[in-house]
Amino acid sequence: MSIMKIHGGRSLHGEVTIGGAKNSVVALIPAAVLADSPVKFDMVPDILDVHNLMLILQSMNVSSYFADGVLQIDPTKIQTGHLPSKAIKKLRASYYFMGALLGKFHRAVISFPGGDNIGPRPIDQHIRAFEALGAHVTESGDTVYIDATENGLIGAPIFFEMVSVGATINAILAATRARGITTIHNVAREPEIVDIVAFLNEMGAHITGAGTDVIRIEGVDHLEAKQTHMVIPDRIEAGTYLSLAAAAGDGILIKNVIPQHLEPFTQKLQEMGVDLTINDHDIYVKKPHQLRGVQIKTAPFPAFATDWQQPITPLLLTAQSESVITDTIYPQRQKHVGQLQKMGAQIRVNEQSQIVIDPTPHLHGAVVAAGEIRAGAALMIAGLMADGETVIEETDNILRGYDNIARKLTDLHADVEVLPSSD
Ligand SMILES: CC(=O)N[C@H]1[C@@H](OP(=O)(O)OP(=O)(O)OC[C@H]2O[C@@H](n3ccc(=O)[nH]c3=O)[C@H](O)[C@@H]2O)O[C@H](CO)[C@@H](O)[C@@H]1O
Ligand SMILES: C=C(OP(=O)(O)O)C(=O)O
Repeated sequence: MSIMKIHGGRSLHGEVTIGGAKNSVVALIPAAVLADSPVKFDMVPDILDVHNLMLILQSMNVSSYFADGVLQIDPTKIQTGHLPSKAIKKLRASYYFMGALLGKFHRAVISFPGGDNIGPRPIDQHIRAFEALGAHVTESGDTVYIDATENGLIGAPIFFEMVSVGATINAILAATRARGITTIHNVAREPEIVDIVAFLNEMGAHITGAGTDVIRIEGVDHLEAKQTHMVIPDRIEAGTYLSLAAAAGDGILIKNVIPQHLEPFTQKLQEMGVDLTINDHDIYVKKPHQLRGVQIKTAPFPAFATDWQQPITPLLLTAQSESVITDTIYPQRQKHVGQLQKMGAQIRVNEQSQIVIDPTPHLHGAVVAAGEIRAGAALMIAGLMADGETVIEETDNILRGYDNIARKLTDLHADVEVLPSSD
């Protein structure tokens, strides 16, 4: 695992350009195997999740080439076989090959995915969707066997018991090539879902309702990419830089954002007293003065994302009154708390599993570990604010989802270096 070294306390300024959304691209890549033609994506972030998905593609005889943000995938010679469980375990989104391979071949055999360790992450709703479409699903050890080879996939109504990003996308991937009409109820409305549906429709799929809570899909038997699909900007990366800019910046311009996707986040910053200039595609963050603590509750889009709760935490430490975070999606997502305490942060978990953040005028450098991607983002911002050196171990978790992180921070005049892992 790589490590990140930060010499904190510098005043950061300049501009940063946000990359394509991790949570879009990690679904777009598996979705590409549904195509009967080569596929091209632009604005693809250079993150470990993308490289691991490319390894999984290779194991299926699907060639891919990634340079300068453009990813080309040729699934026309795809062969199914045993997918490499080491790469599958390195990320969450490998589960999208379940829906994609089921859609394409009516059969998928795949081990349980990895991804961030942020509390229980069952996939019962995904399986429920595959079964509704006529697949037979069995589990043996660490492997899931999904089979609809006898009768094929048949469009059907699907009712989710809870709102799940992954289950929504997996159901869409499978139903896109099912026979007949599928309606999926109580779906997630995240912008990344709208992006994946846009990509599938560009290739000839018939999907409506993305961004609402009911999606309707008329299955098609051929998908062909006729244009390059541009990935949407990463709203979680943007939130991370917004927090960093307000916590340690002296005037930072954040470029390539969709402000509507960021509203729950920017509204919280404004409630704290951060002065933002929000334009059509960029946001300027002024160095703030007196900030107020706020109450934050995470919930599915369009509410405040769980993936933002850790990145905003270092900024909350700079407020002059207490803040409280309630994560309704992952109530145990607290890996950053103990690590921030090592840096002198006044932060704790109360009896209701809420995270309570008290005013902390100074942080000091320490050796800490990024237990998961967004905990890593919180530690990175804290390290930039702190006096002295911070060493973040397990930095691969940050590299899973933060595009060109060392270069982007250095361009903002931070003293940061990422030392690659020896394995
Ligand atoms: C690759 C990707 O896009 N990851 C995102 C996705 O993860 P992911 O798609 O895994 O998260 P879900 O939206 O599925 O999870 C939401 C909640 O539903 C529960 N659940 C989910 C599925 C299921 O079958 N059964 C079940 O109980 C989960 O435990 C969780 O409490 O959405 C999360 C919630 O916004 C984000 O934190 C992740 O960054
Ligand atoms: C939880 C996250 O990612 P994943 O679902 O890929 O583990 C995240 O991006 O914050």
